[in-house]
Amino acid sequence: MTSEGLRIPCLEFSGVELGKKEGSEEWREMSKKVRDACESHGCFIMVYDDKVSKGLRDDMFLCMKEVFDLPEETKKKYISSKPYRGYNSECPFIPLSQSFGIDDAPLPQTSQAFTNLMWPQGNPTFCETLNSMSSKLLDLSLEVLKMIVEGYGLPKEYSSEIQELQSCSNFRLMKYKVGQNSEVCETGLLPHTDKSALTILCEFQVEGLEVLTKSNQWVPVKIPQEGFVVIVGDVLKAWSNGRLHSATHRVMMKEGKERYSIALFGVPKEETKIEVPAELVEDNIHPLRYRPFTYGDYFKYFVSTLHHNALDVFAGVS
Ligand SMILES: O=C(O)CCC(=O)C(=O)O
Ligand SMILES: [Fe+2]
Repeated sequence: MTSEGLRIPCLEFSGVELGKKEGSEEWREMSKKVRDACESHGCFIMVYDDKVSKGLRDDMFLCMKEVFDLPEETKKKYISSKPYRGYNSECPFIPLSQSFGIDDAPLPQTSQAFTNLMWPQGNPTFCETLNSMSSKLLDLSLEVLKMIVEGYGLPKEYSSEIQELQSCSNFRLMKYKVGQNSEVCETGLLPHTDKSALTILCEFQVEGLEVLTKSNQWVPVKIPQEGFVVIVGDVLKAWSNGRLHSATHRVMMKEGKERYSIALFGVPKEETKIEVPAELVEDNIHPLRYRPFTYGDYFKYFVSTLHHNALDVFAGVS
């Protein structure tokens, strides 16, 4: 593979003012680059400093430290019957990882309920920061979805259809502790693909995310201070008839320092049907790869099998 294939594409969005310029030449050009990156690598670095201010980002990471520093019994109060939600820690397979998975944090009442549980006496700064950061990340990933529709030259109607694939969200706050033996590289998170449509993620100062290229090489992802990484998940892979690549990724702790990251997973409602648009099926070059399925059924299948190739086994058309 060429070194070009190993480099994660980096797209400079600053100044593009996506919302206002939708449909402009500049926006259409960027849409092509987004599509190309999502097809070739299943992810890209998005530099977009005027959408999420440095102040908000710094506040978010300060807030994260505050919440992870709470006593274990307080954090454990955040429980959920849904996998990957609630407070997760001490998992035998990923002992360094702790996370809070918050559904629909862009809704003010959800951010408020989580904050009240952690700080019954109130913590308005935390609540506002959580709500504002999650809303901005959701907006950003919805903009990327619109660009994907444009990148494929699909009719406008698909812009609203594709947004259905992210009508819910899971905002995850993650901390990775330093292992017993901080000199060796330890696994923070095992290799996986995301079960989202898109994931948008940033980290605080310490690196660790790695992506598996199509030629089977692990490449460290350098997320700039003012940037994000956008990762294609299984939902978008299925919807696009397998043209968009859902990149396998993992976290390796190499720096011997604790790491904080945040991610917004855009997901469909359980009952949403994921179906390949007819325009993305072409008899010889792109025959239909996935049957229609509902998100809830797929997610249940994944959780019950944890199959590394769950999407193809569950919905693949052979
Ligand atoms: O912390 C990271 O950088 C990656 C997290 C991740 O891949 C996930 O939670 O699905
Ligand atoms: Fe992930």
